[in-house]
Amino acid sequence: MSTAAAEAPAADGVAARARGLTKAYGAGETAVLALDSVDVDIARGRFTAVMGPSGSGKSTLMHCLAGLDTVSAGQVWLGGTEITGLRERELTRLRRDRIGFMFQSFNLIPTLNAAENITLPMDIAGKKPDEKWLDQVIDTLGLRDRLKHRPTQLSGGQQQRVACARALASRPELIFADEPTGNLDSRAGLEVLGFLREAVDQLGQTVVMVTHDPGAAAHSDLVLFLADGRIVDRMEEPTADAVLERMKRFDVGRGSSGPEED
Ligand SMILES: Nc1ncnc2c1ncn2[C@@H]1O[C@H](COP(=O)(O)OP(=O)(O)OP(=O)(O)O)[C@@H](O)[C@H]1O
Repeated sequence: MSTAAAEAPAADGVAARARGLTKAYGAGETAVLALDSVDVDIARGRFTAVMGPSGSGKSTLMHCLAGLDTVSAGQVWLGGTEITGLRERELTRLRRDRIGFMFQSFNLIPTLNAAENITLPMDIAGKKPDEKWLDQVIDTLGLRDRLKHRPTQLSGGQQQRVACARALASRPELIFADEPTGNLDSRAGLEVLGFLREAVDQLGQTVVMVTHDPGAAAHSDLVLFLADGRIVDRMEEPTADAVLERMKRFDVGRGSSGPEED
């Protein structure tokens, strides 16, 4: 624990924080500035969506906040711990203990059944699941009667629910979801969004979700809009229509934060 050394340690209500977060890929003339000095606080116990045009830096932001990618400049905290500057070993442990991931490809192991997939990260870490919590997660996600099924015996929506349960199983401080509804039909997508919402409302989790879908973003409490590697706007209590309207302004501005109207 070295919070004393951190300049802006995350406050209690902040699950993740970035200051001056900059990420450049490549060097010289071909360098791409994926994130340009981003300051952001991810509020604990809330559902935050990240939107923006393709290439605006959404995935890079998520990867840097989760310690999956190194930063070029700036600082990132997870809870009270500054992760920029941590060694890979410490980072790996921190990610394992504090973060749950949901990616578009569910990354389920085909030879394991649903129950085994759900507890796999904890089994690898040699940690015993909190059975009461696990039961609550499984029931909340409606997976009780699917636990013995292998991924191929489950629908896309059920597979995504297993991925969701796996992300929740260790009761992580923070869940990062990258396009979690991207591969699903609209009904299954809605289910997953409902479960993420419940994870926040009923289980007290913190969720950060990257999405292209205004309807998906409408399930969040707050939308952060990225353009050209910067957070250019935010919307509390979003509706699908309001998000769609805001996204249209990016199309008009093509790769910028949109026309300067006001
Ligand atoms: N490994 C990499 N090497 C080089 N450039 C990269 C790399 N990863 C991302 N980029 C560039 O960084 C910028 C931001 O990429 P990022 O994937 O974060 O955007 P995004 O908003 O998530 O895009 P999309 O919506 O298309 O998934 C893009 O210009 C991309 O080409």
